[in-house]
Amino acid sequence: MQRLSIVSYPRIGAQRELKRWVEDYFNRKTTKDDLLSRSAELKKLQWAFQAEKGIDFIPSNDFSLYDGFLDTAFLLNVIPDSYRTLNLNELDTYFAMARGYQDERRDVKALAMRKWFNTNYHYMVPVIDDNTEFKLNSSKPFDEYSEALELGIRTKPVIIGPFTFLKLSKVTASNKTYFDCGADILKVYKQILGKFNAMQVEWIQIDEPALVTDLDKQDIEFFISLYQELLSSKEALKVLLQTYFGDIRDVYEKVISLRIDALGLDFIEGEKNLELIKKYGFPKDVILFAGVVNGKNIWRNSYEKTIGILNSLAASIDKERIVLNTSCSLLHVPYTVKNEINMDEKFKKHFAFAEEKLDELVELGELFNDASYEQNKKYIQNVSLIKEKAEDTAYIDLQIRQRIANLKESDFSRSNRFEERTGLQKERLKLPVLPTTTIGSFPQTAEIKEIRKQYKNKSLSFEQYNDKIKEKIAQIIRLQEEIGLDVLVHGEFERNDMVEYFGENLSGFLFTEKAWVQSYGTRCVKPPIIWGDIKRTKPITVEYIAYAQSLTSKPVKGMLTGPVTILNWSFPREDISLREMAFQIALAIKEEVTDLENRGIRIIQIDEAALREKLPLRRQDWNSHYLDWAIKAFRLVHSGVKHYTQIHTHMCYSEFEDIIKEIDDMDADVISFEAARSDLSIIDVLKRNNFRTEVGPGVYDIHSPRVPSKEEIRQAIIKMVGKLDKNKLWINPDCGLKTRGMEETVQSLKNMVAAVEELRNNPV
Ligand SMILES: CN1c2c(nc(N)[nH]c2=O)NC[C@@H]1CNc1ccc(C(=O)N[C@@H](CCC(=O)N[C@@H](CCC(=O)N[C@@H](CCC(=O)O)C(=O)O)C(=O)O)C(=O)O)cc1
Ligand SMILES: N[C@@H](CCS)C(=O)O
Ligand SMILES: [Zn+2]
Repeated sequence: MQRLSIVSYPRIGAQRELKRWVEDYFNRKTTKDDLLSRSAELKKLQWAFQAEKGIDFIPSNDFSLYDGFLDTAFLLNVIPDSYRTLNLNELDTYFAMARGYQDERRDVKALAMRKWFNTNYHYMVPVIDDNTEFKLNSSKPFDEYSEALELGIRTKPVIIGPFTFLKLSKVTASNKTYFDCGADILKVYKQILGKFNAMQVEWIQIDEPALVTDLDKQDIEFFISLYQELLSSKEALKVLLQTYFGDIRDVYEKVISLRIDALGLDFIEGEKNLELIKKYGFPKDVILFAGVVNGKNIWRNSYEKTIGILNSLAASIDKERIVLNTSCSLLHVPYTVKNEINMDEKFKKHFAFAEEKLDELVELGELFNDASYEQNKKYIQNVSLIKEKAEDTAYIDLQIRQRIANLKESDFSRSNRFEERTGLQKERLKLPVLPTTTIGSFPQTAEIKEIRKQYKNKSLSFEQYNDKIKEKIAQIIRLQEEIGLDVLVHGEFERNDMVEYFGENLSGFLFTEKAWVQSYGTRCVKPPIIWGDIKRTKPITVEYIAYAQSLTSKPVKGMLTGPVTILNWSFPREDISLREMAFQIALAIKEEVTDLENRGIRIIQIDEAALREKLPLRRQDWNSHYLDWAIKAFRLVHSGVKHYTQIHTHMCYSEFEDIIKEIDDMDADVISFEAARSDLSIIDVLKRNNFRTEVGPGVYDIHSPRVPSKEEIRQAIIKMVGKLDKNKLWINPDCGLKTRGMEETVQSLKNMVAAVEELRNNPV
């Protein structure tokens, strides 16, 4: 029988149980013991489920109360003194690193958060400083192995590898780069392997996704020296080196010469992996974990295609040395299609979430071993299902496709140059220097969620629901005026999530009820599914924003999500190009922009929070595979506005330096960036690159409940003013305020406005 594996399993719980338990712990509604014992039950349930399905290599230590990368930092004792000296218990120290910590005496910020490669998952960035002492600091991976063993399940513990850990951490230690940490970190990894060996663990999976990125000679040498050393002392424990999110073209030849027992390769996103095996061969004594079931998208696997790949692999590798695997962790897909009780079967049958992907692995294992698989009923049914979707013309909109085909260069440009527009906009808006604003959303309080829930379950009519949302808008406009902000927002109360909401209101999308995916910590999203061609059938936000503007003489920013972000945070189709989908969405959002402008909205923000996210991991693909159409899609949305309408955009959680010129080329008038958690390092990037667009680098972090003081914000602004033209600076938080409580939000914004007022009156 073909052996089956998965890289990692989702952990938030099919009903997001873990989210609620952890949040209850944050809110002191539950104890540490309760949290840990409930989590232990969830883990057991999931291991048992995978075992029942017939998975041979079941992962452990893929569970996390907040983030797996943070767990690794904790495991390796990479805990900065600022958290250690809080003298909290282990769990609270861990959560302090994730969320910051504040009490009457102490005030520590959270670690920075970054996008996990090209996904909408975010990891906490460990800091390696002068005081870091690498040592084994936690028993979590060993405990989890033992917990599963109690059920009679011998799992495959998963840990992030030393190369990826160091490459993704921030090294602030003086005169050190990540290369200098190799020897110290290796000692701990050797200990980990030794301990697993002593526990008679058969397999360990070491994740090294950083191998799929561009690596230079030094990186490669460093990686090889790490692994030669680590594997030199290896005993009976078998090592699976797992890669995902791409191919390992820079190191393949060297990797296959290492003393590994198995290599995990991604055959979904790793476009060159098959070619590499053909060209350089595959060692006879190594097992291939072939990532053939997509861990990122939710469409049913095409068995025809997959068996094709497996057969090509079997030409170079003995079948029994091929283990069928997912392409990456299943963290990036929801739990099960079964929970979509209201979705029509005609759609549902085309989807495979995590649970269904386990079934696909089982079926593929059977077919790969069946010499006459083409006559196998499972194969025939699958081929016909895939064909049915491919041939379904009901969701093709020829008019939209024609509009895209007819686009001209001039459709991507505003008629006035940036320099011509900016003065006219300033004259019209009459804003003070260092204008204050927010990014759009205000707290999604229990009350708001309750209103939406009642509307969903029909205890409120649309009119009643609409009145309540408008009441909230009126309250938030009054509140912003009281606080003294200069540019107001309507608060986004009508939105469950910025992308899901637009998905629900555009034709061509399907949305789900329970298809949650973890985005960071306890926060989850429900990505809509792009099923057919996309268009706007009715105005979406216009009434709410026009209503907000009618209540105040201050400008209200119209608030939209941009085409690249809607696309990147959805599950895309696989039958048309990303470019085509982005342009379809762009045309829809463009109509919304036009309507807002016609209703007198003077500033329109088009969020592109996820623009950097899907930038290809290989630099050579940046333009041809992505930027060439992504920047154009954004420009298409706003190219038709009058010169006096000010266009804003917003981006969060990413490194922007390498695409800063392309961001300027989006031709927005103003952009707000996430900046506070990364110590405003964006400012230097903007300065170095002579950034033209006006900017609002976030002056405080909104992902943590801590309230920034007026002085802290004043210092952040002073830092900004010292390096950038103050006439081009905006003052705002890092991102939307939807995750925050009302009280902390009001206090933080008051501090922000007070800091600006002080600087306006007493410039430094
Ligand atoms: C800016 N970010 C976003 C990303 N991706 C997106 N798609 N959207 C984003 O805004 N990626 C990067 C960041 C990530 N940031 C966040 C921030 C906050 C959240 C978050 O708070 N998520 C909520 C879910 C929000 C939501 O849809 N709420 C619904 C209610 C849903 C619900 O709880 N339903 C219940 C049933 C109803 C009930 O009984 O109460 C259920 O299904 O159990 C709403 O407001 O109506 C979260 O809970 O995690 C995410 C990403
Ligand atoms: N306008 C959105 C952007 C989030 S990235 C918000 O404020 O929530
Ligand atoms: Zn944001």
